Parts: sequence; C-alpha cells; structure tokens
Amino acid sequence: MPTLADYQHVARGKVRDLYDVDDELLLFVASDRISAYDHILSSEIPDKGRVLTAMSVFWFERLAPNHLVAFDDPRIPAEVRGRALLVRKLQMVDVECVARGYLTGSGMADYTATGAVCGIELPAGLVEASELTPPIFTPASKAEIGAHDENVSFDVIAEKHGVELASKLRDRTIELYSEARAYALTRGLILADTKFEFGLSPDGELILADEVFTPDSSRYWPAEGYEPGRVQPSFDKQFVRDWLTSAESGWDRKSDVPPPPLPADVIEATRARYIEAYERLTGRSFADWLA
Ligand SMILES: N#Cc1c(N)ncnc1-c1cnn(Cc2cccc(F)c2)c1
Repeated sequence: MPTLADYQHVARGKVRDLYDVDDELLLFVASDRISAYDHILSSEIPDKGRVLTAMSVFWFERLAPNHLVAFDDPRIPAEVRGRALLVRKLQMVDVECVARGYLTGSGMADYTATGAVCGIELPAGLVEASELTPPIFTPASKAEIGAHDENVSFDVIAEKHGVELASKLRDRTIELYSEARAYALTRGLILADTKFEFGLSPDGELILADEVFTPDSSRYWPAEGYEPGRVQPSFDKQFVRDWLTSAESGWDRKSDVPPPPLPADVIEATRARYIEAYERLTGRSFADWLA
C-alpha cells in the first residue's frame, strides 16, 4: 500500500490537493480544512473531506462522462482513504463553469452594478436570492491564489476556446445543474449555484472533472425558510460565519487579522451539518461510507 509521500504533490488548492500517481492517473484529495470570508481557518472540521468526497462520488455515479476512476482502491494511501479519488488525467479546460439558479454573491454584485451578469441582461427588480428561471451560465476565469475568479461573458470564452466548445460547456453546465437543482429540492435543499471544471479526453470528449455538487463547489440553502430579499443562510457554513462575526470571537472581518480558532461546539455543529447535507441528499448513512 503506497503512502502519500510516494506521489508527487502537483497542485494545492485552499482546501484540496492533487497528486501525480502515474501517466494516466491523479489522486484528488479533499482536506478537512474550511475557508470562510476568504480565509483558510486554522481549525479543521473532522470528516469534512470524507463527506465531500462521498458527495462527489454520489453524483459521479449519476453523471457521465466524468473523470472518476476509483474511490476504494489499493493505490489510494490509507491515510487519505475515503477523502481521496483516483481520477483520469485530462487536458483541463481553463474555465470555471458556473451555473446560477439564484441571484447571490458576485452575481448579485454584478447585477446591482450593471443590471447584468456575465453580459446576460436580467429583468429589473430582482433582489438578493431571487430565483433565476431558467438558470444562467456565468463563466469565470480562474484567479491567482488569494484573488477572486473574474466573471466573464460567453463571448470571451468563445474567443478563447471557440464557439463550439464554449457552447458545449454552457449547455452541459446548465443541463447538469438543472437536473441536480430539481433533485436537491425533493430533499429539502436549494442548490443555489455550482461551479464545474471540465477536461477533454484525447478524442475531444467533454469530461466532468474536479469535485461535483459539494458544499465547497456549490451554495446549498435550506429550502425551509427560503425568502428572497435577504442573504440566505448557508446550509453548511452558517454556524462558522455567525460565530466569526459575533462579539464572542473578537474578530473583525474587515481587518487583515486571520480569524481565531473555532470553539469546539461550532466545529462539531458544522461537522454535523456536512453529514446532514450528505444524508439528506443521498438518502445514505454517512456511517456506511467506506466503513
Ligand atoms: N480534477 C482534475 C484534473 C484532471 N482530472 N486531470 C488533470 N488535471 C486536473 C486538475 C488540475 N487542477 N485541478 C484543480 C485542482 C483540483 C484539486 C486540487 C487542486 F489543488 C487543484 C484539477
């Protein structure tokens, strides 16, 4: 059985890492790290990496073609088993493929400033968390570490990748999001938006890559209590956000001071929310994940 040290560390994200396994395969590792207010917190959430990996696997089992090769395999080191995926090496398309079914975050900011998002004119009078039907494709160009992705128009993507591939990215992004949004609603969860990354197979087929419909790549809101006109509570991160912005934390999010460590009860409540999201979405018990 190999250890992680046997594989070359080829990429580091805020909360995930990528290792080189061989000519064909990468190891995609989800950590227990959590980010909030653009900071990677010093506190980890036990099992977060395992829950999010189990979520990706649930969706990869339903959405093809994708890059998943294996999640329970002797080439996966024991130390990351359950929070690591063996994935096929692809030629990645350098576009953050975002689908939005609700107006929030940078989409809401762009709409407030211009009446449009990624060049898509929206109706007047929309408010925070307004539903967007049909959902919109709002691609972004990847930012350097520490900066925000930049929302760009479809035409910018078409300029760079050709209108045929740009159209495939748009259509597949909207198709996948629409299917998952409808399903999530039946489980009492609003999938407000999501971000995909795609790669190309040697014969030019578009392959779903990265992580899929996790709370790190998507915004999940509880359907109960949904009300446009105000910022909705994050299904998974609200306890962290509330504590960090409470007087108890003593932290000022406008300062450059890094957030303080989280109290044990906030860590445990957040762990429970990740597990609840997984179990509500999949109908499976997290205790059964790679038991
Ligand atoms: N998925 C995937 C993938 C693939 N199947 N083939 C080739 N490259 C990638 C790939 C390269 N960068 N990333 C983003 C990323 C993911 C995880 C951790 C990180 F630090 C960074 C994905």
